[in-house]
Amino acid sequence: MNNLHVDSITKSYNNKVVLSDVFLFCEKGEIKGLIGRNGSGKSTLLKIIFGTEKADSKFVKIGGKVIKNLSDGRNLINYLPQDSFLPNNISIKSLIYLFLDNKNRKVVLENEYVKPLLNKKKQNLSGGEIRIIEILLIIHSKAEFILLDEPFNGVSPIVKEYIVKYIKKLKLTKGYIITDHDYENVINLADSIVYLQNGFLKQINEESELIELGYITKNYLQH
Ligand SMILES: Nc1ncnc2c1ncn2[C@@H]1O[C@H](COP(=O)(O)OP(=O)(O)OP(=O)(O)O)[C@@H](O)[C@H]1O
Repeated sequence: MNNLHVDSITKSYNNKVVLSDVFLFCEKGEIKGLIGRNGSGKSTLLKIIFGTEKADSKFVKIGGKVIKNLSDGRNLINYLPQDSFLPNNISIKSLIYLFLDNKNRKVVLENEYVKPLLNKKKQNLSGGEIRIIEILLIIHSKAEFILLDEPFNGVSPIVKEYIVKYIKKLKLTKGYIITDHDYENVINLADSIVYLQNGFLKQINEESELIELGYITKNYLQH
């Protein structure tokens, strides 16, 4: 299954159009950055692709398989939601056993950030600690296409750098769509960038286009 093909996505909430005939393509080994202002519809788009949000119309295909709902995409596509999905009252070690197969379990259990947290439960972890565990669980799931919704939220700079390197190292085996307001890290990570505005996706070729689109100011680019 070498590519994720997303087409004809439309979605309105209470007569307000959020997504209007959106097309998106991602190949295995590719990292696509999805950016846009608050409320532009990035999370809605990812949830529709994954299957947890209903669209007014949609076409999602992975390789030759059309994905009509969550269960069609099982083991093919996975989604890191903006809000934490880990349950309380279960140790991190048990969660790793629950979520991952043998091979991937081993890698995550041995991870330097995870190891000290194995016997803790979610309610005893910091926001950033929870986030890195969630990212690793999703990245190491069986899915071939990974949708990451604000993975860097609440994560300290050194861990962000670690995540960027980690995903780059693993990127050949999967395709990624990543959205985050830490756009510098998204740009650093992504092979190509798309910008969501007024329901439409636009391919970004130069960072300066983001000034014209009103996403950043000139000052921001001079940092
Ligand atoms: N369940 C819902 N009911 C009604 N409106 C919704 C619902 N979910 C999202 N919206 C609206 O749809 C628009 C897109 O929301 P979405 O969360 O997809 O944006 P986003 O680009 O991910 O925003 P942010 O960057 O702030 O996380 C917003 O105007 C939001 O208010």
